[in-house]
Amino acid sequence: MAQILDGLKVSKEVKAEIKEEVQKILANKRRAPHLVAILVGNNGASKAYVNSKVKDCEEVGFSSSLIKFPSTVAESELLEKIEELNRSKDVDGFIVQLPLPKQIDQEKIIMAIDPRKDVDGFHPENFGKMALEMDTFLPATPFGILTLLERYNIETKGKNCVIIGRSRIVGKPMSILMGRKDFPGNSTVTLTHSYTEHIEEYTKEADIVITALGDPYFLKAEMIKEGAVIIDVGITRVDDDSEKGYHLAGDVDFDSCAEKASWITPVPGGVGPMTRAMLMKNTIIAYKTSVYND
Ligand SMILES: Nc1nc(=O)c2c([nH]1)NC[C@@H]1CN(c3ccc(C(=O)N[C@@H](CCC(=O)O)C(=O)O)cc3)C=[N+]21
Repeated sequence: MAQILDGLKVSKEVKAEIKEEVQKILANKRRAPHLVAILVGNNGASKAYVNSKVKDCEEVGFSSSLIKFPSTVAESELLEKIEELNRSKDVDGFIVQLPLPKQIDQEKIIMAIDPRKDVDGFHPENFGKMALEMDTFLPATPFGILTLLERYNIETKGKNCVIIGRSRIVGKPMSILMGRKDFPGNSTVTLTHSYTEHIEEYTKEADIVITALGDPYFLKAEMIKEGAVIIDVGITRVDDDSEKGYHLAGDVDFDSCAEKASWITPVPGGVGPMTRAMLMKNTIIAYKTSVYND
């Protein structure tokens, strides 16, 4: 029976450490770190995530601002706001919640963010630095997974790590990070995706499987090796008759996989809360390295 990689618990530890740092900052009569989130449109899940980021900021003692635009916003208006935040001396970091409406070129928006304030770690400059193992903001979800592996002391060196999904915010950066030269890296990485044939032939050989697909219950016990470490990044809202009207489903068939794995992340309470905690971590890193705070 697998042990749980408890993202909720570790996220609370990470946030408590950040809160302590903020208290020291305030004791030195400096302003608190400030995170800004931009939300475009009315998507239920996006609203929920952004609201939880504001809540996390309160919890660790950051200032936060939420800037909302209608889904019809012009790209130019969004770019103007980004320029303003880039210049603002009291904003340490900001994020533009994805996905964006179709009329907006996502790459153009990400490129406009000052890399020093890009606490999502999505800007190509930061992605490149990450790939070259230079100091930079790591994207929050991969950073959260690394932190979980680190805090539970999961051996990654020399292990076969299979990643499912090659998105720019999870699969692709994760594939780079698991192969890097320090802990928790040094894995032999296989990046699988929608064109991978016979995916189970890869997952069956994996010591570590990281799924980032958004396909509920995709990974079944028959597809994994005895003793594997299973990291479930998928969080899909599945409609049901409950009061909320939906429940959250991971990419992993948890009940069957938990009998075979050595370690496994739950959904909810696994990678999701870690993602949120690492955004706070990146924000305090931005604050500390900010040219305005030296
Ligand atoms: N610019 C940008 N940055 C992001 O980091 C970003 C984004 N856009 N767009 C959407 C994805 C998704 N994402 C999640 C964060 C936390 C949970 C989370 O806390 N999940 C809880 C459950 C929350 C619930 O009840 O819905 C859990 O897994 O326990 C999930 C998903 C960040 N994203």
